[in-house]
Amino acid sequence: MMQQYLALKAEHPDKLLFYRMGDFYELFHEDAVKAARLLDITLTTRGQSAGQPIRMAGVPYHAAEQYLARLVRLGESVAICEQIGDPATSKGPVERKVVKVVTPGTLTDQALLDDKQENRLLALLLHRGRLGLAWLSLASGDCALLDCDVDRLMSEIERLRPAEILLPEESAPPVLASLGIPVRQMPPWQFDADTARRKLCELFGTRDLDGFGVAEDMLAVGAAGALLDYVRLTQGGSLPLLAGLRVERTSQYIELDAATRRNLEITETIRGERAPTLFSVLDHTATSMGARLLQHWLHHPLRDHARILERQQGVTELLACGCEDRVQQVLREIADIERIAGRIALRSARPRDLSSLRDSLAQLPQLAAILPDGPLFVALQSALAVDDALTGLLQAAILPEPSVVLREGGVIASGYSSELDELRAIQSDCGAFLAALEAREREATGIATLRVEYNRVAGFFIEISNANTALVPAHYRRRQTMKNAERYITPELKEFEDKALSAQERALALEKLLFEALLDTLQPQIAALRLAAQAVATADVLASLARHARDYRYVAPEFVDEVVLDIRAGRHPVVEAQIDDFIPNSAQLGTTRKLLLITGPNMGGKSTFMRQTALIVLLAHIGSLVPADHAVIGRVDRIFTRIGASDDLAGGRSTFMVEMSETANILNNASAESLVLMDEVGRGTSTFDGLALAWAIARALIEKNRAYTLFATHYFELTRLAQDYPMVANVHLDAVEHKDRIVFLHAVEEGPASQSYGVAVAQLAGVPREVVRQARRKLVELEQSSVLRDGQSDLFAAAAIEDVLAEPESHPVVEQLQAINPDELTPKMALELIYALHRAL
Ligand SMILES: Nc1ncnc2c1ncn2[C@@H]1O[C@H](COP(=O)(O)OP(=O)(O)OP(=O)(O)O)[C@@H](O)[C@H]1O
Repeated sequence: MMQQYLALKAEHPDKLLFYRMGDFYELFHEDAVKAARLLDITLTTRGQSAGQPIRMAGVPYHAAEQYLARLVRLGESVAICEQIGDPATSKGPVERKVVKVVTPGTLTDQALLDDKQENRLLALLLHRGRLGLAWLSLASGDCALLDCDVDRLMSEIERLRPAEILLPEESAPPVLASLGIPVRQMPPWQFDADTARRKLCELFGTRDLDGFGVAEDMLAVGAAGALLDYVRLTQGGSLPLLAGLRVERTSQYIELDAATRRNLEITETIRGERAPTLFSVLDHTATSMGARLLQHWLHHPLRDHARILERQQGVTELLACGCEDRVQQVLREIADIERIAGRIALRSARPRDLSSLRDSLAQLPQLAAILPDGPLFVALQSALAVDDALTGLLQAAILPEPSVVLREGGVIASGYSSELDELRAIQSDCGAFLAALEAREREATGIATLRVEYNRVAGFFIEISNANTALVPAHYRRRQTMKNAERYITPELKEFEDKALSAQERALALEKLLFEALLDTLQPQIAALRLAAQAVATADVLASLARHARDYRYVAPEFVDEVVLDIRAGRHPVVEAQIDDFIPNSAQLGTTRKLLLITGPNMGGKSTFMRQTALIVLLAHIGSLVPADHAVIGRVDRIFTRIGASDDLAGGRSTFMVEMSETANILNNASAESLVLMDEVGRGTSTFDGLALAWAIARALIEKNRAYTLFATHYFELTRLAQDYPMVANVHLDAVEHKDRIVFLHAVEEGPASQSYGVAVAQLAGVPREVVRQARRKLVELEQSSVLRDGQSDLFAAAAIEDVLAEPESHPVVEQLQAINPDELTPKMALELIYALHRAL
């Protein structure tokens, strides 16, 4: 057996091998040690191999799924090896075979997949500064190709968020190692373009790939070849039916680089949590298919105004007919048709998959009937019109509530197969036969207490109490001796037992056969099911967007072909959902006003204002309505952000280095149609360096890139840019200081800020009073010397300087005295206080 194990293991050296032994999957040697550590299961030893005890760990067969899920989440791959021979007849170890390999990117099992997230496998091929990407979602059958420049590697990975990456050996870019996504290296020949082309044509049954829009020299084709090889390997040699092949073009979507996706907190917060994000706030979808599609839309804002308007119209039509809630009510009854179709394609669907599919299909006509009549809905309605025969077939074939696993039977409906009905009848007639036999035998033997029964251990038997054993007829054979009774079998009963048990076995085998035949019959329907699933998901997302727009008073943005972003009384979709009185702000940009220089105190709302502008632009481009009173939006090709400080220690880059590389990316790539958010650029280095850089960067953005820019800064010197460039406008967020307190107004006003309030914010944050006091003094000193040096008195309000100078120097004794209430002191406490104060002098 160990030889068999080692031979199988040699074929899967980089995976954990689950080796089936009876009711357990066993792991041996290093696999056992690793699994014991990762799964917290017991590590034991058994027998010896080469003089060493064999280390072993096992998981029960029936609970294997949960262990698999944990391993896969940890990025491990598992080869599942089953017994395929019959243990009763085989000499030596039972024949075993690896039937499938479970890897993070090729999951299809419901129990292992995250309902709300697409699970993608991505293959990459780098060649002479170009990057070919091919990705596939086995569950949905979606497969796509993209060629782009190699420097887009990270932004594409951030967009696609693959569960697993395939690469040719010796070509792994080091950045991939820090991502925490499992990377598999494959021999370079598996990325060969010609072979890949052939495989793809074979798979889709086409002569060439022209019909899919695949160009002759597309790099991604080679990557797709490796993808198919890997899938075949994991699925036990078979290739699933794919929904088709899409070629993506970089110009199709508004481009968001990796930093921007993170900074805008689209589906994940900067800290890596799932809420609060744009998605978590916006998501009211009723199905997992809808939730996945909404995430996809949010990560893929469209550039084509016609397509955006089609979706937007869908939302407004739902709102106009007031049917968004009713649509969602029906949607709640619909299961994950997309993933079920995926499992049917892989022939791994389970009984409950088919019963939920049947019940879901029955809902589709109702869904189609309540959708409004707009052009997008007409298309959805036709996709929802799945062939009635399919629903009929499933209704006829599957029991209303089939059992969970096929091998237990109880799956196929009665009336579907007469042979199965007969076999089942034999079993159900059992009760009547036994009652008749019991009556007959009682009469024949004269034993009134004689009983005919069945249990799983002894099978069928006639039980007679010890008091009556003398009356037992000679043809009774003893089967089992109990404490107070004997159990017998007769030839007649034995014959019946054989028939009943074999009927049961045959019925189980037949059910399995019928179920598999049903899966075959369903194969031609997969494409239609996928289309219906897509329509359900689209209806779900539109209804969810409509509901949110209704609850939060969103408006439909207007799209124009000019250079303009005009957002009136805009709000931040996430922040407004979390606080009570959000202050709306307008953002106006156009040909003559291309850069807003935003100043104002910390905590004033600069970042919120910038992000809300970007999020409104993003929402507009997925077809959603937007949180504003009015919005006019011109063409946008990319959104860039340089926000906040984050270390990339794993990538070996300091905070400042990250800041500058992101800035370099923006300066090199932003166009006049890009939206750029710059938050406090330059703050990661010394004041003069920072100021100088911020100045030069702002100038480059105005002169060269001419992008729509929101530029927040604490360097007041930059506000003078507006004097040199008519395209620059100063805006500020205000706060008022009242005695010791500071009140933020959060309203964006024209003109530069007058004061920075940094020290006041520090005090608000609980920085010790003494440190705050020292800071105020130092600030005055610095401000005075700066005023003397270059006369920039306008940058600092003189009144504030005088205030600080006029403030009498505080003393700990005075502060302590201010803090007490004399009326609350006992004589003893007062005396102790006097001593303490004296000591503090
Ligand atoms: N328009 C608004 N209405 C109401 N509250 C707001 C608004 N804008 C911001 N806030 C609140 O103020 C807080 C601080 O906002 P934000 O982070 O945008 O300030 P900031 O000026 O960028 O600060 P810093 O310079 O320290 O980064 C937010 O967490 C939010 O709760």
